[in-house]
Amino acid sequence: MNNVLEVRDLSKSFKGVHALADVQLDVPEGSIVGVIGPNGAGKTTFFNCITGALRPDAGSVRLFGEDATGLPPHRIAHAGVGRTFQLMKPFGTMTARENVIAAALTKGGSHKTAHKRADDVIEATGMAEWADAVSDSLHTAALKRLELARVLARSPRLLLLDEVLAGLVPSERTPVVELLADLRDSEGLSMVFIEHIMAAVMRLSDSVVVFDRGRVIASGDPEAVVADPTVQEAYLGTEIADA
Ligand SMILES: Nc1ncnc2c1ncn2[C@@H]1O[C@H](COP(=O)(O)OP(=O)(O)OP(=O)(O)O)[C@@H](O)[C@H]1O
Repeated sequence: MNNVLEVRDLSKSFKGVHALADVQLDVPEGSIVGVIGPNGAGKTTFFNCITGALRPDAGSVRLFGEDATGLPPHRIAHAGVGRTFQLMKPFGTMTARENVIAAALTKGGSHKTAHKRADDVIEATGMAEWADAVSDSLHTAALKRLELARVLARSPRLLLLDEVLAGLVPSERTPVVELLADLRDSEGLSMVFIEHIMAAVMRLSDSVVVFDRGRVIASGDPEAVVADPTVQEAYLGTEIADA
């Protein structure tokens, strides 16, 4: 199986703080990798170095078989990487549908194609009921779906998801988790997702990688990783109680 993402020896420091140190990661095509770790472990910095928001100090990032180290964000997006943010910023005065269409248009192609893609994504993400509501009027669970829909509208090959479940109550999480599983199973979409909700990590992940103080302290089979005493000590002992 081809890897859509290969990270080698990735490092990034901020004024002496090693936010990332010699990080390695392979993401096989069509797989979901869960990223866990305590606050400040380097997870967001890791995403930022992949998406071009930050330039790594050392190491390499290969996307879809090509070197992508240090490329600017628009080149990474154009290559087929979609990213959601914890802080969602749709155009507030536009409807959800208009936001999705605007995202689809950035992909290029005709208006007709963009509208069709937006319709498909709205359907797939379960937004149809409120797609014509003004985005400013939407509650958190709807905004999360809209954020996902805007990213999917650009037809990415690799999705980077930053705590898409944060702020959702358990009954709102399940449909999002199942939607992500379906995107992998039916469209073969590859994903890396940062998540604190362990039930979702275990449901979705083909493999899990654990960050602690900028380093990967464990990775591989989800069951084996959560049973690892090092992981229990660094992270899970406290987090499972919160999940
Ligand atoms: N722009 C920045 N300038 C200075 N320090 C930074 C910057 N971004 C991150 N850091 C530091 O790098 C370390 C890793 O932060 P990062 O945000 O990547 O962790 P995280 O695992 O995503 O945490 P969280 O779960 O809280 O989002 C932290 O010590 C953080 O304070």
